[in-house]
Amino acid sequence: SPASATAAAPPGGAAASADVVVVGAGLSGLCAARDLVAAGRSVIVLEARERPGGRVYGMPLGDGTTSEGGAEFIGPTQDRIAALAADLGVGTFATYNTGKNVYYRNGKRSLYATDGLLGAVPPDWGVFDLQLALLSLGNMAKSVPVGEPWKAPKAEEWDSQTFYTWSRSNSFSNGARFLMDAFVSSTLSVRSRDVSLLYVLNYIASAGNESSPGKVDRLINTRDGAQELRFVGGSQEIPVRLAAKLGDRVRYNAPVRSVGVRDGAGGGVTVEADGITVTARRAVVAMSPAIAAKIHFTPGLPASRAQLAQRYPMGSIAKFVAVYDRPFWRDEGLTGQAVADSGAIDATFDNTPPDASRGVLMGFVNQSNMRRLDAASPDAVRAAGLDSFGKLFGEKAKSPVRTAFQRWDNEVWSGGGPVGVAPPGVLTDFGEALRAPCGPVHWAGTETSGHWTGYMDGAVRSGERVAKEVDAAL
Ligand SMILES: Cc1cc2nc3c(=O)[nH]c(=O)nc-3n(C[C@H](O)[C@H](O)[C@H](O)COP(=O)(O)OP(=O)(O)OC[C@H]3O[C@@H](n4cnc5c(N)ncnc54)[C@H](O)[C@@H]3O)c2cc1C
Repeated sequence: SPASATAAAPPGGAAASADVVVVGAGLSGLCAARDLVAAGRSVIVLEARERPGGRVYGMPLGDGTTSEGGAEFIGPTQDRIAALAADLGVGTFATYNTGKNVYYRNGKRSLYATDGLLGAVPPDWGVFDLQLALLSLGNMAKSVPVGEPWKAPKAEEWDSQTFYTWSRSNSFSNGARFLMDAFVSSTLSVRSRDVSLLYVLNYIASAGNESSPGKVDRLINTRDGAQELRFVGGSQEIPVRLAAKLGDRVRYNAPVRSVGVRDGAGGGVTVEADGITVTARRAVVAMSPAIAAKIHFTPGLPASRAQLAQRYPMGSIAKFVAVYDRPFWRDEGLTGQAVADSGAIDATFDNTPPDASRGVLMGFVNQSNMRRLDAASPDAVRAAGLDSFGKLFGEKAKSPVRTAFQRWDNEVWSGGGPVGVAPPGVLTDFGEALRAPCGPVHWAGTETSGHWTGYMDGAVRSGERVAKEVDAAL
């Protein structure tokens, strides 16, 4: 990694000033900084961790290699992350998707092809029921203005119920209900009961670009969907290279503790981080609302923003990875993708590197599964992960060369993932505060994006949006 990626903040309370101080060197903060620098502004980025990327991270496998521990996939209409990767010379390759997927339900394992009409949806008894429900969701999502769900004609009604409530009154089979819960688990890593129907509809509406409206299929599919491609060398190559371009403008090990808004002549902000105080004309806070709430603001933020931050929890998520000599499931005609209704892991992917020099299986430990493992020892986590892989991919899966586990719910500077979600009542009463600047303080982060909120693409878009906003305000 570049020298700038490891340099600590100057010791002893150094002082610096810039036009703009960006808090957070995730994709959103780095993109904001890149565009502001390109616009001729001086910028300092303060990052709490010793590395860039935030929720994009190469998890060490213990053998000198890494596997995507956070964000991993990109797909069609995710144009801004695609453009950024291309700019930085980071290539893509297709997620392994040849063969059949595994479906594990009610103690029974079955295989299914994904090139039929249903795409990645497993054929359960409830499948027609499910298709009707998905069709309704798709139609409802069409009336949600992307990124402004509170303006949907039925916003009040849809934000007054959880996705659970809606899914139970709009389906009758256990199969359809399970698969709708699986949809929410695999996209948001929360349970259907945790999230507002309006939030889910906005998520569907946001899964597109300016010319292709969002749709459910694009969220869940591998082929033609958000899981279609991976990055050569791992997704962390993108923030690492972007941060290297910004050089020593990015200061690591510099958690921001307070942001003070100065009045009087010129105004501006004084931002105090461990080891450095930065004065600037504008600040960009580039992270999820829940994590931004750890920063002390003086004077206090407007209630709309302060209360939004109290109501926007992160999903509970981890990735469990097992490494094998070879991707043995491919020999058996399996994609490595699975959906399961029991065990610690409810969704899997083939995380093998492009040269297939070893086989890597990745399993998501989502929502309540993660919450239940909170106090589990590393041995217990490994046993639970391998038990899941064994059920889904057979005995061989129980004897990996090594395993690795990346939790996000206990990461101080993430608080969970993949994204902050809104329970009922939040988007309609507080949603506008997601992006509205508070004096010289501006907000970025994937949670603020219209298109592809929750994804790397949304993070990039939010950084680009906030850079324009700040540049115009300076
Ligand atoms: C397990 C997992 C799987 C995912 N899978 C995918 C996927 O396949 N595809 C996809 O597109 N997206 C995926 N995502 C989502 C994706 O990672 C995020 O949407 C995106 O990375 C968010 O970027 P961001 O800049 O908005 O926020 P972050 O990445 O959270 O960046 C915020 C930054 O601010 C820093 N910070 C926090 N507090 C402070 C402070 N007080 N002072 C200074 N710095 C601070 C943090 O350390 C961090 O670097 C996944 C996420 C997770 C966790």
